[in-house]
Amino acid sequence: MSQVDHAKIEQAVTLILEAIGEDPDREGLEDTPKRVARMYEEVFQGLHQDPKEHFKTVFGEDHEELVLVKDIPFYSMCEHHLVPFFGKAHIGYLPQGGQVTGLSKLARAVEAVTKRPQLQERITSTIADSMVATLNPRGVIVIVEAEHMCMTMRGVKKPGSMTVTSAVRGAFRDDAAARSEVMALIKQ
Ligand SMILES: Nc1nc2c(ncn2[C@@H]2O[C@H](COP(=O)(O)OP(=O)(O)OP(=O)(O)O)[C@@H](O)[C@H]2O)c(=O)[nH]1
Ligand SMILES: [Zn+2]
Repeated sequence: MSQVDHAKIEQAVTLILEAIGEDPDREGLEDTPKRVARMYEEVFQGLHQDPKEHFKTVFGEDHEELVLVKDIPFYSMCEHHLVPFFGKAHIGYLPQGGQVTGLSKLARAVEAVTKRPQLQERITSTIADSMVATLNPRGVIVIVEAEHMCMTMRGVKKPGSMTVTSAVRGAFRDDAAARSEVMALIKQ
């Protein structure tokens, strides 16, 4: 069963088209409400996922040094304007207790968190807090860099400006050298 109300989205899109002075019945727009409903189902599918679930896949391994998955691409939707913002997430953590999670699970958590109406800050802290809650790592650092379409195609119109956010938990908070190591690896 579909997780979004397609009929409601279709009605809303038809109303928006009428409201901007378009003819929703003209040939090119005929199927647009249906397409938008299918697109919203896809781009908001993270609303029905819990990022923490992904970190429950663990493997016994005595690796307690850095694990970093960088340059994870993502597309999200700004919750203020419902236009895209997109960029890359970098996630580093220090495992402890003899368990690591699957590498792809970091990227799956990014999908779960970004495929919703979002704020960049909340994406960043939710990923970090989900890892802390499920994996109990010694430290986590999440860095997200993104371009916001609401700042480029409209409003203040500053294409190329990048927003960078970080969330730091556990050992990375007090260890500037460990943070620098991650930053250097991300820049490489
Ligand atoms: N903190 C934060 N702000 C965001 C994010 N995405 C968009 N915004 C901002 O949300 C704010 C909304 O401001 P408002 O004044 O309510 O709306 P607006 O009149 O459309 O604002 P302008 O974009 O300045 O034209 C803007 O400053 C956006 O840049 C985000 O991920 N995090
Ligand atoms: Zn916006």
